[in-house]
Amino acid sequence: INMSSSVILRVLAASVRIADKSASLVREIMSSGELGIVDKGGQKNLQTKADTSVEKLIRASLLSLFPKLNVIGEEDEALDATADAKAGFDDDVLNKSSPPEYSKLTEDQIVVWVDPLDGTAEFTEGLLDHVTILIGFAVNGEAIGGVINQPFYNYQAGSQAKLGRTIWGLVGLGAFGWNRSEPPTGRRILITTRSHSNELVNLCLSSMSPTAVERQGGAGNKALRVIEGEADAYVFASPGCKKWDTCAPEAILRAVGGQLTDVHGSKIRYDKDIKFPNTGGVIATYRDHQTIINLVPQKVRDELKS
Ligand SMILES: Nc1ncnc2c1ncn2[C@@H]1O[C@H](COP(=O)(O)O)[C@@H](O)[C@H]1OP(=O)(O)O
Ligand SMILES: [Mg+2]
Ligand SMILES: [Mg+2]
Ligand SMILES: [Mg+2]
Repeated sequence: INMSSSVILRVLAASVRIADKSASLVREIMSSGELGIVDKGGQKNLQTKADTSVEKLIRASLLSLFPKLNVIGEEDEALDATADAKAGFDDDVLNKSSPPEYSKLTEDQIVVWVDPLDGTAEFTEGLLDHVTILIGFAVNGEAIGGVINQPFYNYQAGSQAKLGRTIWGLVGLGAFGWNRSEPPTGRRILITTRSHSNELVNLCLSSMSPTAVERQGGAGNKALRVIEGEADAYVFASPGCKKWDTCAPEAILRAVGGQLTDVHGSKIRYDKDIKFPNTGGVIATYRDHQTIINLVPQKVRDELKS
């Protein structure tokens, strides 16, 4: 390991490898056929063996290397000393140089928001490309870096295709592992939830004169659809997403010049003591963010306070 790399780059390099190991674990659990589905209560709020075991793996691995990090995970799993913590560091990350504004960060200044499996409902239904593993880094309440691992990327592309991929990014440095096709002008494809819809979610979408509405699972997946140009905005007028759903996606969007905010266009905060739900909803774009924000109807603005 290159000890001359900044702490944030070493945390990021470790997280890329930890997410890779997590992805293998998710694929193993899927092939075992024993998902161990538990209903946590509420609207399509499920947990599987993959959610809990990946969170344990990520937490143990990160804390064994960086004991002073603040790690907050969706499944709130206790630290498991038996979890295998030796993941190593990704060289592509270590070979970059840190943006100067982050080069002196210390472990204790970094809050790590972990969604061990995003798109769990779709995972249980076999919509495997909607599933991601999200590791996001926040400093001073801002999402600055993250990893999105898509464990089943290419699962329908034939047996010779490499399964899974990793997208990582840091504000000021850029994001890596993605491919954009530029959408035609005049198109407005909105992408939104398929498992957590309600009247307000639909009212917001229909007020925006979309050319099409796509419904897919996962916050990580939908942010990737926007970054890659398959959709023009991710719009979710609901408090259902939590900080671990949006931290890594927001950081990667910001790293490529995009934005992820609440429906008012206000910044989402990721401080370690903040309440988990994104009560102001979520809107993400690659460009022309304000155009979409301006289309949010008053009823949505009134019902979703920041
Ligand atoms: N009402 C909700 N209850 C629980 N989780 C939600 C809810 N709405 C959104 N989420 C979380 O945000 C993600 C994005 O929402 P959606 O897929 O509906 O667009 C979901 O995959 C889920 O994350 P997770 O699967 O990690 O529990
Ligand atoms: Mg969940
Ligand atoms: Mg999630
Ligand atoms: Mg999750």
